[in-house]
Amino acid sequence: MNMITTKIASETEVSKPTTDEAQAALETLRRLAEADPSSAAALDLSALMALQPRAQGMLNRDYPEDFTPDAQYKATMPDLQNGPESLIKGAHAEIQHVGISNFRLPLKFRTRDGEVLTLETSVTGSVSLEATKKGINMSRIMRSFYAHAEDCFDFEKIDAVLDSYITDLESFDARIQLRFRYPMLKTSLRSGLSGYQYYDVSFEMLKQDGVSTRVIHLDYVYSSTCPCSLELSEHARRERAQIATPHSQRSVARISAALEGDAPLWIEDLVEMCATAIPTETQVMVKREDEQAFAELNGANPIFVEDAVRLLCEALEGAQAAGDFRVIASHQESLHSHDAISILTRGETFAQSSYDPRLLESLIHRG
Ligand SMILES: Nc1nc2c(ncn2[C@@H]2O[C@H](COP(=O)(O)OP(=O)(O)OP(=O)(O)O)[C@@H](O)[C@H]2O)c(=O)[nH]1
Repeated sequence: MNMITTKIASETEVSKPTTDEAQAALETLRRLAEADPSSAAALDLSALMALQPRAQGMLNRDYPEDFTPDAQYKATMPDLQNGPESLIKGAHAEIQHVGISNFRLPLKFRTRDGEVLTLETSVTGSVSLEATKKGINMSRIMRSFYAHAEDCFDFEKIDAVLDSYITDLESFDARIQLRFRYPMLKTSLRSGLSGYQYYDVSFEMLKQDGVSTRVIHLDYVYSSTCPCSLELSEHARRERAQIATPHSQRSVARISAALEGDAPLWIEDLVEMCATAIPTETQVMVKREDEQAFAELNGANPIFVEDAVRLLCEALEGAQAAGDFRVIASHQESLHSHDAISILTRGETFAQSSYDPRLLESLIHRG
């Protein structure tokens, strides 16, 4: 065995071909491929391919299962995102947010009752980037997050992940938004049945210039009976014995509340706050007695879109844990072919003169 290896090695040394000879051999192969493609295809070129993967037209097309990059190989790999400032395209401007949007994984959340729920969560994580740096080490946004992924998620945990971002990505500011659907068991109005209501919730935390902002976003879905239409229907009944029904619609309020102080604001607290302000939440389990109750509940609580944001504003002003807030309501009209909307904000956090053109569309919930 050794003898053969030695012989091959010495022959290789002795008969080391010149570049011209190699070129001629390639030309021979090329001519064979043109003249007799099946004979060319029958040749085992794998050794040649492995030796010369970079030769034009001779790239290895088989996935190299056994290839493992070692440290020396990795050191040769291009690392553009950490390249010099001269590689920057466009303005050498600071970037406020650069990162990954919508990576999903199951995360644990603790309910107000202490139960732990594991929920599919969509994560958006970003950091700021200095004007002189080409790019971030993008994969660290996920890798740093995964280092915490087994723990229960609350704002304290998000704070810890943000610290990891700032350290691991050598950045100044960082932001995380977690989006998930939070289930709560709801009892029907009169039949005593119950079923799960799912709430679109988002926890958002930003660390900027050393200041932390924590925000909970919640979409609350309810029925809005038009007060004007209700009175017009009653008028038709009273004046002309004419049956008429007021229009009502599936409506959505998006509550965004910045947390203040150390008092906790549970998702359950926010939902209860909404239900107290606007009791006509859409129902999960409905028998006839529930449906009748819902009609009565709507009759007792007709609201315009202006009423909706003001009722929720009143509730949020009374919440100790909530600081700045924004309430957006969208009444997806059954009278009109368009929606009635309103936006009410308190404080600097949500003060805006311009809104995303698609913001209001995002308030439309599928059934
Ligand atoms: N910065 C940046 N990276 C991107 C983008 N799109 C894809 N990537 C890729 O994200 C990959 C992972 O980036 P890194 O975190 O720097 O990977 P790495 O250098 O192996 O990781 P470290 O060992 O942490 O340095 C790179 O291959 C990038 O090309 C982008 O728009 N910006």
